[in-house]
Amino acid sequence: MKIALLGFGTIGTGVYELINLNKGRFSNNLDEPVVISKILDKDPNKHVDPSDQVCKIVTDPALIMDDPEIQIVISLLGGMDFEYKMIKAALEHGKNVVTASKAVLSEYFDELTGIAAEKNVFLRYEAAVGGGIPIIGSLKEELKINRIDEIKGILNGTTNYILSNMTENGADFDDTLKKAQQIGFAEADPTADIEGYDVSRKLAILSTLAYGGVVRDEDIKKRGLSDVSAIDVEMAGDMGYTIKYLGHSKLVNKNQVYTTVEPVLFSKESMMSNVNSEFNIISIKGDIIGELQFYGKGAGKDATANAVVGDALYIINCLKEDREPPYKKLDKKLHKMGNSGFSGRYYLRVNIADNDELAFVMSVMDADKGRENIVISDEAIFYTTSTIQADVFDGLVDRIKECVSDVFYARIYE
Ligand SMILES: NC(=O)C1=CN([C@@H]2O[C@H](COP(=O)(O)OP(=O)(O)OC[C@H]3O[C@@H](n4cnc5c(N)ncnc54)[C@H](OP(=O)(O)O)[C@@H]3O)[C@@H](O)[C@H]2O)C=CC1
Ligand SMILES: N[C@@H](CC=O)C(=O)O
Repeated sequence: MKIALLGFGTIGTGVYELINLNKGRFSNNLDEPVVISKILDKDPNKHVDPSDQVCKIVTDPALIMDDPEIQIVISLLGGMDFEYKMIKAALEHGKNVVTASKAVLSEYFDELTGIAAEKNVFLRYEAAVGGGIPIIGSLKEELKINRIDEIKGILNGTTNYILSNMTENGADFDDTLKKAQQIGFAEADPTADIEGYDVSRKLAILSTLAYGGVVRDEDIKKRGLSDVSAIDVEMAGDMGYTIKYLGHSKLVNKNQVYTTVEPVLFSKESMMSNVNSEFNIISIKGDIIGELQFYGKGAGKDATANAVVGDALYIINCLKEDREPPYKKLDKKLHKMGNSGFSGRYYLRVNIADNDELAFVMSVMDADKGRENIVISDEAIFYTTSTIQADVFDGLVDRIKECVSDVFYARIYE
């Protein structure tokens, strides 16, 4: 069985190593060995294992698409446009595809699953959400008799690694982001991680599968994490909370989907607060099973490669047994309601330069008559609000930001 890899970066290398080191294990109950015969990368001089006499690095995708011996294409390129073109081309050439690209899947879910169905080939994407956590297979197979109406989770390893290090070691945001990039947790452009696109794309894929209709990244209300500072981590800690970055969606009245991606304060004792470093947690609520939680490494070479290779082996076994690719139409019409279905008390920090700014912030926050706590220091004003609907509070903060830019706020999860 010949496989081609597109992209020989962090995860591509992990997949190559995993398949090469485990040749015997993968081939035991297969009639032929599993080999990676071609790898597409920009750099033709990248090295494969010197003992590997089969695998070639190529820079021309046609050498993979037009090779009739290649039955599975594993796409691990990152980015959007080129990877979309490659996945589409591979499916159109009748190849089975495995990808970890939440960016491409969340944007082109219906088109790509449609082409896979038309060509009767497999399109698998377990690694696209939660790295090594087997959440996609669970949603598609194990939980299918449930009606799922809520998904929430810590879905990004990079930001969780940053927040954990800020909380536990007093680390600096930018330094820790650089470390996450060096380790290989972050996207090639880490804006996707810290501004919420990565979480939103993952939440879109999970919500699509769980609620039975397409939810896209652009349907999801998101706020980034880049405004968080050491003082916020400290203040949250003093109040008994830990800051986490949450993706949350819920289905109400059968077809209304509420979504949010935002920093949230969890009580220090909660399960969410104790998910640290690159680990992710995903909680699913089904009408039969109740709440289920999935926990594991959400980013990194080995965990992600494990999920990718698992998908490839699934396809290999199906091909061997002549099993058809399953195809479920996800065509329910869902109404995307933004974040108005979420509410709570908020922690708010606004840095102020002078008394005019202080007076302005106080005048805007006067709208919150029941606010609980205000602390004013030389540089900043800190609020704990009363319970407010998420979109209403966003509006108040937008007004504050017309005048003052250094602002951070997070919903207190109760
Ligand atoms: N890292 C992680 O923990 C996880 C990653 N993923 C997903 O897996 C995918 C791969 O991620 P990762 O391995 O970290 O990314 P990397 O950036 O480490 O690897 C991507 C590789 O593809 C190459 N590449 C990009 N564009 C082209 C092109 N046009 N032609 C040829 N080669 C190209 C890159 O080359 P160059 O470096 O020269 O640009 C690089 O070698 C992404 O979709 C990511 O979102 C999913 C789960 C976890
Ligand atoms: N950049 C992503 C990688 C895995 O999806 C993350 O940090 O979670």
